[in-house]
Amino acid sequence: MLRIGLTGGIGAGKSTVAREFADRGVPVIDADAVAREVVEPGRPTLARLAQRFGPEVLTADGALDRAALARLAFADDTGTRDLGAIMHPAIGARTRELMARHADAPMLVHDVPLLVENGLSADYHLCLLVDVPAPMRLERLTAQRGMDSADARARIERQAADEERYAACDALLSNTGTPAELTAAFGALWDRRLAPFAAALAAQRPASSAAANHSAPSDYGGPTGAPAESAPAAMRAHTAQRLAARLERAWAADGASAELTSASAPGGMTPGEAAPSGSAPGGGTPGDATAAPAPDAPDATVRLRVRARPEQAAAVRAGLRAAGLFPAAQRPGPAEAFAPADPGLCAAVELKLSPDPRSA
Ligand SMILES: CC(C)(COP(=O)(O)OP(=O)(O)OC[C@H]1O[C@@H](n2cnc3c(N)ncnc32)[C@H](O)[C@@H]1O)[C@@H](O)C(=O)NCCC(=O)NCCS
Ligand SMILES: Nc1ncnc2c1ncn2[C@@H]1O[C@H](COP(=O)(O)OP(=O)(O)OP(=O)(O)O)[C@@H](O)[C@H]1O
Repeated sequence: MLRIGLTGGIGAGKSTVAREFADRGVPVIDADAVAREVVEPGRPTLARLAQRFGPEVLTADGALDRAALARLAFADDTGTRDLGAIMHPAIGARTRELMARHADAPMLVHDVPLLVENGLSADYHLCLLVDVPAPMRLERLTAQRGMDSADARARIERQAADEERYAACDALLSNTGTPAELTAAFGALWDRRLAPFAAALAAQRPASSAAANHSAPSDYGGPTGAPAESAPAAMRAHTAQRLAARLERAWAADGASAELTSASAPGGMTPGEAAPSGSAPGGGTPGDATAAPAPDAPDATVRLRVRARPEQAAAVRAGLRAAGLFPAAQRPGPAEAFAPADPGLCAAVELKLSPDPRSA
């Protein structure tokens, strides 16, 4: 199953995109709806909220007064943090139940406003961002939805910055135009990338030879407002990071023991990024943004180099597949090249099997 995380700042248009998925028969789990369900009258989570924020967050008939809670919880960082600490375990448990119900679906969408804030990016094969600059979102929320301006501002302030969302997401749909334009952009993304990715994952194979073909994701339009020339290099570095995080998450779930010794992308990893230690097998130098080749360099391959003990090989390969990466070409010897099933991503993973991971 292709797991897609759908996110965006408040008022970006996630619901509109979620409807496009639903219209194509894709099950959508809406985190906001789950958050409502777990605080229905009588639920323990509701009692915890009243204990922390006071009886004023309850209406006379014992239901949650959502506006009152929003006022208190979004007033400062501590309130927002405590709200999350109370809500998220219950939301997580209910979400896992709903996901299990759709275990046989070829694709599943999780609409999560706080995907980036809660560090969930590596849980999905692909994260899709609906992108609208904050001032335009504020305008839409207040003018069209009638939301209180102070409330909208407070939530925007508590949410991730646009740059953090660009780094965490694999594909981006800009919603600064008309709803019809958003629908058209979604249709193109579906045809070119989402449907082929799901089909490839179901068939347990890379999507196409183009996947291993050094092509840069063309729908990463570049962050709004970022210098156009820096977008490809930054995008590739972030791609390396995201693939690495997915692999590590998949291995952790599998109990496999592998060492990601290096991640590299032409354009370099930007300083402060969690590039694993070790030598770069080609392209940029981990941790060194100055070693960037031309940003429009045609070789946009991202390489992750992995070491594992032979007895762990099967589990490590299973983790690779779970993260959406498949053998692209069998080479003689211990190394295998892997390609992502997502034709919009570019990666080669070198898997080295060695008796002692530290000496390989
Ligand atoms: C505070 C509550 C009761 C206000 O309810 P209200 O009906 O006004 O808003 P609703 O739930 O429809 O959320 C609308 C939007 O607010 C934003 N938002 C909600 N919670 C948060 C939060 N903790 N931090 C930042 N933004 C948030 C999101 O963009 C969301 O899409 C509600 O938002 C809530 O229970 N929030 C905590 C649960 C949560 O984390 N939800 C997000 C799911 S990941
Ligand atoms: N392209 C657009 N042009 C104009 N208005 C739009 C566009 N897309 C969405 N809107 C409006 O902006 C508001 C927010 O959209 P929507 O509810 O889809 O966002 P959301 O990301 O799901 O919001 P939330 O974060 O609150 O869940 C709505 O009033 C919607 O009608």
